[in-house]
Amino acid sequence: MAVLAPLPAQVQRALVQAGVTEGSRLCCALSGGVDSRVLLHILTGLRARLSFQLTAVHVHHGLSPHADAWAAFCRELCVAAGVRLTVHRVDVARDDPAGLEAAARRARHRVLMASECDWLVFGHHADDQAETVLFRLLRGAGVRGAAGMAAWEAPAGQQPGRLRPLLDSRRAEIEAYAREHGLQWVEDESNEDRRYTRNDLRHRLLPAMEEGFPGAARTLARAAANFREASVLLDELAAMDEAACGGQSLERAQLLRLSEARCANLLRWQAGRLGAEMPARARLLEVLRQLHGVEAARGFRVALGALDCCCYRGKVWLEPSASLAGATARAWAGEAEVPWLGGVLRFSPARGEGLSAARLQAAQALRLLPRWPGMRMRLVAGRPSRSFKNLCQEAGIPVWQRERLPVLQVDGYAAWVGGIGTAAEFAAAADEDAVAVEWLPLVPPAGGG
Ligand SMILES: Nc1ncnc2c1ncn2[C@@H]1O[C@H](COP(=O)(O)OP(=O)(O)OP(=O)(O)O)[C@@H](O)[C@H]1O
Repeated sequence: MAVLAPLPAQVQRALVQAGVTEGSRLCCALSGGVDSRVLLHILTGLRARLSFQLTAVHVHHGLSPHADAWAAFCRELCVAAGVRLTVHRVDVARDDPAGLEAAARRARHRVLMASECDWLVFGHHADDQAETVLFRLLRGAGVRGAAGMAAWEAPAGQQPGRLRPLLDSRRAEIEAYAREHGLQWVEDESNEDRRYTRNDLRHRLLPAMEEGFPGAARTLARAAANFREASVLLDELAAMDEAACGGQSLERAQLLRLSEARCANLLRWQAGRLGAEMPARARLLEVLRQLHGVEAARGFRVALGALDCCCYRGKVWLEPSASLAGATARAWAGEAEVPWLGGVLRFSPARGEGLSAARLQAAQALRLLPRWPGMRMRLVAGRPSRSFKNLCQEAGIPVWQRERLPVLQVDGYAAWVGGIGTAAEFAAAADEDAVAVEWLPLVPPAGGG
């Protein structure tokens, strides 16, 4: 077999190391810029050699006046290379509080991660890695943030794995390859726009650092690998500490036995698992202060970005921020899954436990909504019905959570309440067909890429 040039050889090594084998389905994330253009060229060349399947995906953000032309360019490239391309249009909120660039990236990652493949392959390179690390350090990142991007992340559940086979290559090497092979690519004019902080790092700060410290970008990328190793250890420690504290909902008494650093590490890890940004240090210190203080006896809630850290009756847990818009009423037409605030409601057929299937079939109107004024429910047949407030008190549900509980209303009556249970009148008998309802208050969003 012919000897490969350095860049394709490096890509091949990265694919093999990640576990790409014969028949693996690879999908190239193709922006049309020089990095992913070169990546597509190299992957097309390696396709026969490693016997993987290759497709491509382009995200059309609709932000640039050239967006249509970029999509058309990617189409042409893929037709010529014999690669099936999917183009997704996304709507990017122009008034997103995180900024336009971050909103576009989030929308892009969401659709990319839904691609049907085993591995999504990105064109990130060593200069991108150095920028990411520097950018995060300048924003006060800890070890996890400074770890930058991984060369590969294994597929998890339904989500494809992520591969970055150019992560050890410099931008200049990639551009040289493109010139050498006469490749065309598109230039994103926003890359030249200094208003975007990261571009300022790319165009001004990193080149200045390279002058004083030759090889600074590669060194930063190497530092990222060291941070990554340390962050793996922190994650392992957090998993052990979570198990010792009783699982996802933590026992405060156990948590207090940990050092403050381990406690903060555990909460950061839990926040990361829920897909949230790393909480600010000052907010975490506030949680630790209240955990040790008099507030803990009454119960407290501290905002940690998109999450709240809650403490109530000796338990400590993270949940979506109470500042999330409230849930609105909607009809339930028998869907197996219904989103509810930051989580999901799952309905599944059962027997003898849950809601009576016959009662639901006979109903005129089935709705999901938050509690309503004057709502009452009877949990045990033959006993008086209880007010919503009493039901919550008996179930130990803190005040701030009550407005967020989902209620299944059947012909105007509360038939089931999340965290509380099923009304006696609607409960299935022991040998009856039933519908079980499961409420997952937090469902981690699709990870970024
Ligand atoms: N519009 C797009 N459609 C498909 N893939 C894209 C698109 N934009 C970027 N990518 C993929 O992401 C890689 C990195 O792109 P870029 O450096 O512009 O993104 P970033 O926002 O800086 O990085 P990240 O996506 O990791 O936050 C590209 O090489 C390409 O593989």
